[in-house]
Amino acid sequence: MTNTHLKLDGLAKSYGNFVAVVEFSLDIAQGEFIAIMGPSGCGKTTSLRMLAGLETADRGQITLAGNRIDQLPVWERETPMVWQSLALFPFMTVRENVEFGLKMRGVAGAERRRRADDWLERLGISTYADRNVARLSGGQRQRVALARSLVLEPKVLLLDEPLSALDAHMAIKMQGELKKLQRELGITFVYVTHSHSEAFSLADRVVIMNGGRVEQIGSPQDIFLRPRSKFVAQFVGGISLLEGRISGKEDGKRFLETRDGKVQLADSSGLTQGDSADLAVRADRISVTVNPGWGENEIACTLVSEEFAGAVVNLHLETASGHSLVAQVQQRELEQLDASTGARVYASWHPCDGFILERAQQSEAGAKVRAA
Ligand SMILES: Nc1ncnc2c1ncn2[C@@H]1O[C@H](COP(=O)(O)OP(=O)(O)OP(=O)(O)O)[C@@H](O)[C@H]1O
Repeated sequence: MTNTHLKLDGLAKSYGNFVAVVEFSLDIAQGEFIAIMGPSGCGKTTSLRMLAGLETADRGQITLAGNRIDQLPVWERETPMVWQSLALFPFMTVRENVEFGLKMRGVAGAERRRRADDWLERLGISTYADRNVARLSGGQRQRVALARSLVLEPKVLLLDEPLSALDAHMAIKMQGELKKLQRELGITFVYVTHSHSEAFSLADRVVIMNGGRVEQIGSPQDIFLRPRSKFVAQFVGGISLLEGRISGKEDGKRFLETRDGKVQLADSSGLTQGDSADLAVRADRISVTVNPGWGENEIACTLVSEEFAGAVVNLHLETASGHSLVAQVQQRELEQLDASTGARVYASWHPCDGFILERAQQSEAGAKVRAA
């Protein structure tokens, strides 16, 4: 990346013998929105806390606009953090909370008030300026927390699950507001979340972590359409996986020999005969029919269950060898399929819609480090 604004280079953190973050490297551009995701305990918050200066990295460097910041104390970093718990001062009014950081920086009273009021206005909470924060709703408190960070005009804003305490309706409303604000201000956001929809709808790039390691960094489309490893595919969901061995070439084509038959691969670059491999196919690329002979790659399955997900239905299938597949079909297609649970059906897909995943060497290495 040419215009790196914030650079994380090999950050690592252990607590005693426990390795929380193995190595975290990422170049972030000015104004970029980065979301960090991963299962509970994978090191997301620890990474964010190292950025904020709330945790000291054992190894690695952080630079902001070319200057090293990892040795600076929190208050000199210009990377404030908004927490899930918000950490507002309950005994202060809304305005006093927003003014607090400016006061700590020695900004004079009148200027403090002018800047705080400006942010209260921008975030639509001026009406509550004199109210105690304890008497606000979750969404209002969320805005106060944002105003309190933004009033400091940070170059980077770190957000740790900022919307998780809100109800679904308010969280979606705040998502839109956050994205708009971030675009308008051009601030770099680093955002930790458990929510797939938040990460995929807000971020320019998503970082998926597993066991203290970065598994994949990419645009939401990249991660969604081309998960690199089995872990990311399973974490993102909606993907069927088939294990097998790579065949020799037949008419220039390679196949994956699975326990349920042979399926053709569109791209087998880097693979040789006998390699074991995992094939991934997105659920929306799998067709289901009651008769065989419809697709190039076809596997006989049993229809295990139907899961209604709004306009689409996820069909859970099981192959003869016990592999689970999932196909996503439109409601109308399901009516035409006319198959009930327990029926024999055929799952098929075009070879171009299948892709081979990288074997999870990284996560295994992570597990060894953690076990050591
Ligand atoms: N101060 C600490 N002392 C010891 N272990 C810690 C400390 N802080 C975090 N850990 C451990 O480090 C690992 C990573 O924690 P972290 O909070 O970064 O995970 P996370 O991905 O943010 O999880 P969650 O999604 O549950 O918030 C966890 O196993 C956690 O128990």
